[in-house]
Amino acid sequence: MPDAASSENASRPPHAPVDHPAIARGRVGVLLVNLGTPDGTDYWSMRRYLSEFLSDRRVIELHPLLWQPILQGPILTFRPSKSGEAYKKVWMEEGSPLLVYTRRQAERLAERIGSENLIVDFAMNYGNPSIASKIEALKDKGCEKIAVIALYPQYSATTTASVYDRTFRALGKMRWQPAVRTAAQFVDMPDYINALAGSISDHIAGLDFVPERVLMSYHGVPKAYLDKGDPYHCQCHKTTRLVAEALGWDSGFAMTTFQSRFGPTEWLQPYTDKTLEALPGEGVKKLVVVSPAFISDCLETLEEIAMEGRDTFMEAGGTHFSVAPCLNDSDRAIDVLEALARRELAGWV
Ligand SMILES: C=CC1=C(C)c2cc3[nH]c(cc4nc(cc5[nH]c(cc1n2)c(C)c5CCC(=O)O)C(CCC(=O)O)=C4C)c(C)c3C=C
Ligand SMILES: [Fe+2]
Ligand SMILES: [Fe+2]
Repeated sequence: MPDAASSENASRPPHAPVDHPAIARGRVGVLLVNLGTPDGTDYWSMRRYLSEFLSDRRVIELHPLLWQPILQGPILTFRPSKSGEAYKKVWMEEGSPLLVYTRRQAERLAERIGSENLIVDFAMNYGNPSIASKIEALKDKGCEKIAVIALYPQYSATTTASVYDRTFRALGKMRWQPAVRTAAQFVDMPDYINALAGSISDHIAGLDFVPERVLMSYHGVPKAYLDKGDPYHCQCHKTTRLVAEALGWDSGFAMTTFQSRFGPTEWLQPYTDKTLEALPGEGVKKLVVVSPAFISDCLETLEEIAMEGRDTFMEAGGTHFSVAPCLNDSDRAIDVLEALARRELAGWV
């Protein structure tokens, strides 16, 4: 990520008196945005992050008068410590895995496509660095046009729409707004499907067992959101179908399940944890799990699937269990991001 000082592209217009503000202009920005993650695993960092995340009305649609007392009371009293313990198990030297991989993706994409006039950076929807701070920073560096790319292959109002809501909320506070493009989902972009298929196939080829099934486990959302029209469910099924077609798998070899249930209501089914518990009893003892809703490994893959999920499957009688890594900062990931960025930048650079 070039960190050119804004002054580099800033100058006083020719007509201007000496006290006229300098104006930075002529650049284009690409802002990669992922979900967000806590700054640390301690109680207050976790509480701040969970409070921001779970106060988002795209995520929890209950009216705030009903929801906030529950959130600020029991949930934010107990969940920060419990989730903090889970984060501690996966925390990397440089920080939370989601932040580390997203930062590396932005750095590597900048090496590929960045230039004096094309600046690549990243932000987080919840926590730091915020979308608003990065849009301001890009504008200060002279970006008059910014392509904002939510790093979710499948569209959901809870994720994709939330990123773009916050983008427009940030623009709403700016006197001189940059032009902004928001990227559509990339569920059926051949570059994404091929990258996913290639990485799964390489992972399986490197195993010392032959899996009897591949479980494609996606983060869930409440079933009510599907009923109200959220396309996420269909796009998850589409991902599984396209990967299975790309790899020539028999129908039924890849299964679609949904993980990370939150709260007492029904979420998208079948549930990943229940499936992991049931599969050995149905004769499936050798399993590979993939998480295609996540571009980067995070708590939900490294702890919930690779640790808790493994225990569930093995305790139920499984004999072989392996988790394919997310695309992270691999060459394949950067190929996908480059294709996405070029798609969104068409006509701008
Ligand atoms: C496809 C991506 C995601 C969807 C859809 C999604 C929906 C969703 N999530 C929650 C509640 C929580 N999710 C949490 C962590 C988390 N969620 C995603 C992605 C999606 N969420 C990621 C990448 C992560 C991990 C972030 C990281 O730092 O590694 C958490 C926090 C952890 C915990 O306390 O369990 C919560 C809470 C809801 C309610 C929801 C849809 C309504
Ligand atoms: Fe989530
Ligand atoms: Fe569907």
